Amino acid sequence: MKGKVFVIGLGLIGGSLAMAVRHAHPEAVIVGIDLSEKNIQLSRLLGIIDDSVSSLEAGACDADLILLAVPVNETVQILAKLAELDLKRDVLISDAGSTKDKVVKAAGPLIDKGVAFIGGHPMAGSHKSGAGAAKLHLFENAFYLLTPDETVEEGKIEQLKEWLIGTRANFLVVTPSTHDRLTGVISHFPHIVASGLVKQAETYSKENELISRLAAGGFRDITRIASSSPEMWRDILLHNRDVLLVLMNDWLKEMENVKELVENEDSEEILRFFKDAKTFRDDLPTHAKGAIPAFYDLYIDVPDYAGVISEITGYLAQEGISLTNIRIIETREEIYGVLVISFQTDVDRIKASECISRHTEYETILA
Ligand SMILES: NC(=O)c1ccc[n+]([C@@H]2O[C@H](COP(=O)([O-])OP(=O)(O)OC[C@H]3O[C@@H](n4cnc5c(N)ncnc54)[C@H](O)[C@@H]3O)[C@@H](O)[C@H]2O)c1
Ligand SMILES: O=C(O)C(=O)C[C@]1(C(=O)O)C=C[C@@H](O)C=C1
Repeated sequence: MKGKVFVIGLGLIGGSLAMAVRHAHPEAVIVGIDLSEKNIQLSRLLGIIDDSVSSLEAGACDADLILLAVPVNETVQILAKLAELDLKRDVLISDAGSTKDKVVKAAGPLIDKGVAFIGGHPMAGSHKSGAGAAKLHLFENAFYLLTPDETVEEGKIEQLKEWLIGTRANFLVVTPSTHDRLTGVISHFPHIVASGLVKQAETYSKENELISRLAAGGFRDITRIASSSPEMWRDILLHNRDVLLVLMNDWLKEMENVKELVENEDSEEILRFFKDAKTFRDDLPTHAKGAIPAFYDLYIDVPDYAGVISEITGYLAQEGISLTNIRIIETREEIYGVLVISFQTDVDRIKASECISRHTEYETILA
């Protein structure tokens, strides 16, 4: 498609969306705005945008597509400002915010003016922020929830999907309130728990500094998302307050229940608690990227020597196998344990496993 795309917020999500739009529509002109000069500079350097503007008006008035990718409280304020501008008659506006009820309500004045606003939420992301973390393939196979107002014509929804086709995401239309309830359960509330676990560890680390050094494997896995942008999560909690308050009460009941089982040393019910959770978790679709991301992880049992990471990545590079992430699980203090390399596809993971087995004697596990 041709036209001018205006991206407001050139961070992880705005940058990734712009990359996907550029990939599918090379003739489109992409213009961006951000409060952070660093993110603007980085977006230019990485070719995410063609140009930047210093006011909403300069970017929005002749845009064909406007994408908002700022924290949700900012989204609300920017939508109000956009409603005061003289926009193109056929402009399409969407956002990428993690909440939808308040955002869609804030688009009311625009919708009343006849502007097509379609709430959007790509259900993939990262704990990293900023344009430097943006990736073309961030949303591949992920669900992309859309919450169009009933006044929006079907053709406009198709048009938005066409603009966003480069994300290679799976679009799904839901109502704003359904969206907020679903994401409350599988995204927003888990973030509160992750941060709560980190805060608990911080408290105990005052008692014994070994806590921080021992926080490996499981703790790091379950708390990765606690490293996400605090501003973004503050806004999400304020927006999805009602849903989250209910979930918090349910959680307290669940914890009370576990507490009682432990107090009573009820071995059978404790086992059932873990078995039920494992069954549901194991049955989650893992090979489609969703709110629970798909991991094509390869575990490699490596010896403890300084150049081991470059040795392994060197073999993979020789065979042109690209990886998406690499980390060490320190099973023993200050000793390398298991190297975990993530791949975009299962095919890459299998190729990598075969490659490592050809070059080394290290045990590899596809898990
Ligand atoms: N991070 C994720 O995993 C994820 C996933 C899906 C959706 N989202 C949603 O996407 C949106 C953006 O999140 P992100 O992860 O890209 O955050 P980010 O911090 O990487 O980027 C946000 C950008 O918006 C800019 N910004 C803030 N206020 C602005 C304003 N008034 N005008 C112009 N720029 C402004 C910031 O400077 C920053 O560069 C949020 O609404 C978030 O809820 C995030
Ligand atoms: O993978 C992560 O780091 C994320 O937190 C991504 C995640 C999520 O909770 O799943 C975070 C917020 C978004 O609105 C959508 C996706």
